[in-house]
Amino acid sequence: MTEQDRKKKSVRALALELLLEAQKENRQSHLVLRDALEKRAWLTAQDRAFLVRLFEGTIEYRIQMDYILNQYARIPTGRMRPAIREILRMSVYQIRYMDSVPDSAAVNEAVRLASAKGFGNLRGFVNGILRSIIREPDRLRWPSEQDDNPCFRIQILYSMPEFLVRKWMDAYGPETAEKICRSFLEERPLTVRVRGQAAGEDNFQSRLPQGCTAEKSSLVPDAWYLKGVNHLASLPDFQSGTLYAQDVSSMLAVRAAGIRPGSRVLDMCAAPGGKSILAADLMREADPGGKRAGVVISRDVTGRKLALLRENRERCQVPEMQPCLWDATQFRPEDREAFDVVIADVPCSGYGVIGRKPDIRYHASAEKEASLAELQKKILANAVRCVRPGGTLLFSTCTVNRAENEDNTAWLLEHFPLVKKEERQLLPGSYPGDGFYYAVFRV
Ligand SMILES: C[S@@+](CC[C@H](N)C(=O)[O-])C[C@H]1O[C@@H](n2cnc3c(N)ncnc32)[C@H](O)[C@@H]1O
Repeated sequence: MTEQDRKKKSVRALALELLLEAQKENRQSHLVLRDALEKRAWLTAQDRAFLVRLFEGTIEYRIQMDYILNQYARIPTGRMRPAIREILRMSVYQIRYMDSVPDSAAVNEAVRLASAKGFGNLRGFVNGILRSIIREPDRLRWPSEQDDNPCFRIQILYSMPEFLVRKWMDAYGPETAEKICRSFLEERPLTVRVRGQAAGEDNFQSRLPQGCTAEKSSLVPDAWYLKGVNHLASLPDFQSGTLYAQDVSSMLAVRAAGIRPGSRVLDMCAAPGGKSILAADLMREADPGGKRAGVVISRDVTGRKLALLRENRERCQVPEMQPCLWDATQFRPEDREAFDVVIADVPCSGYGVIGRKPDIRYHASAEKEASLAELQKKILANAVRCVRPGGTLLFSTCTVNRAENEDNTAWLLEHFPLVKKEERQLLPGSYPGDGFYYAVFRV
């Protein structure tokens, strides 16, 4: 066994622990992974890449993995021991999607992991299922366009729960629903905004480590798509605040709010601060003489989020930004008509970012959506009251869900004297960015 094989062995064991941890209630997989990577800064770039791919891939493809396993195993995945089920899912993922892993290694490591977890008696079970998946591929029946309903086909091919596939089929038709689901599984670059003097550079790639590529976005000035960057926070340009990770959709939304030099901006749900920082940069850039300093009040509801806002304000050196702790569902009388622009980037179901946070798909439910829509209305009603007459309200979410997006806009127009200036639902798969919604209103 080579040194590299030995390392992959322990990385697989770590992946299994993280997969089990991510299934605990209230744990979000991207946070489980982030914490694990932070604690293990010593992992090599190669091991990090292997771990991230195996962990995220196993989560994204869970529905498809279970569909496959259930055609080969006598016990349905729903009734298996959690550790065995997870070992099988991650092994099928390696067999199907990781070309660098020989099938035999995937099987042997699965058997070893089962023993290590105290299930030595199930080694034959694990071995048998995985070997038949490899040796008898013809036993596997995929849903077909002729025989199966389109919703089921999309569910299995793109590993998406029925609830979401139906929602998008009803809203946009089967073709677009398929495009949305497919896009979440595609490899996506990391989108960053390049700030300050470096923003004008045409060859940003020359500032990146070897092996990384940078492509300029045609949608927004200063946006670049990066590939091969494993650890953004280690780049000097990140540490100096020159780079801020932000999707183009967020940049489009803030730019649509018509922020001008000297504006008073309120960002009600601001952490980690991407929209506040862009709002401040836009004011500053349009005022090269620095005569009309504006202000961005950046609020969020928890101490942890406030700390994030402060950290990003420091790193990016944004003096206009004033982070503070406040619950956006509570109205402060002194805020009445006090702002030129109010940004309500409200908490939402996050369906637009499933490509980055794969387990969002498994937490989707009608009850959660209804309670989010209620919370959003409370925040939006307060947001309207904070805008001065003639000022602007920007309402946005990172989701693709009418109840939280278009329906809330309709509700705002019904209950307040607003003029809608722009409304966009950006669909994943139809442009190079996350699923995102924004609406701009004149008050
Ligand atoms: C979509 S994120 C905001 C992203 C941010 N605008 C940006 O561009 O970096 C939504 C934020 O709303 C915050 N939030 C949730 N409930 C809130 C409330 N009642 N009051 C204020 N902020 C809240 C969450 O903590 C979260 O940071």
